[in-house]
Amino acid sequence: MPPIVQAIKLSKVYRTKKVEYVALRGVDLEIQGGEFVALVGPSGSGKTTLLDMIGLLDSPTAGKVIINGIDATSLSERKKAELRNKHIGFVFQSYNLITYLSVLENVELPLAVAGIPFWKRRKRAEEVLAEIPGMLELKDKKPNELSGGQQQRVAIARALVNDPELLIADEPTANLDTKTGEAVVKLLKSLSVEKKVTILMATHDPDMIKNCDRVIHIRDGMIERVVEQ
Ligand SMILES: Nc1ncnc2c1ncn2[C@@H]1O[C@H](COP(=O)(O)OP(=O)(O)OP(=O)(O)O)[C@@H](O)[C@H]1O
Repeated sequence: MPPIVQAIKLSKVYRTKKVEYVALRGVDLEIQGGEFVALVGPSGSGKTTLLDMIGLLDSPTAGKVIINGIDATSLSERKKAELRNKHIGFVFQSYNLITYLSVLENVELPLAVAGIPFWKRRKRAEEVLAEIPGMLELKDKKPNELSGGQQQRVAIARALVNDPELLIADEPTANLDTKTGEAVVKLLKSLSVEKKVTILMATHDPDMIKNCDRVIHIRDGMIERVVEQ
């Protein structure tokens, strides 16, 4: 089995009219199936940039991203989107739920985009919500009727509905208080242990970091050290 993620000499330079900013400087990284990996580093060190490259949301300036053995670097945007939809789920700090859709409709959304028929996607969305304690009974609510922790759990359900091998999360507990944050940590940990979902997550949360298998420290766009735990 190839690693789920291989990043090879990944560099990213952001260019504006006047300035150039080197956000990643030749990052090499491999993530094996089932690993729970935390990416930590100071603000501006390149965590989000690295997640965007690995999640195929943006292209590197140099280097390669290989997902499940498929080199994404030279693929067309359409093929890249296909690879992303098939293999990767995303969870963001700000939940990014659609306010006028119900919880169930939000979770169904990636399946609707993938062209899955209505009855099938409804069933699958209910299945995923049922796996997260306390979520199925919220299925008809709108996001603004939920707490931050509940909204983040909806976002996690939405990220999982396509059954991705890789979950990419960018500071998923940053906007949550300690108690609701703990519930999200517990959920991600159980997805990793019980469902063997591979998780790559940027975080500053000590509770989250302590639950990971490997901690990658990044600074100035480079991997500074890696700690196995
Ligand atoms: N679109 C962009 N255009 C120009 N510069 C950018 C862009 N996106 C990020 N940067 C710069 O690249 C550097 C790395 O940003 P990045 O968001 O990856 O850091 P981060 O480690 O995720 O930070 P934080 O913890 O604050 O979220 C920062 O200095 C940032 O200002």
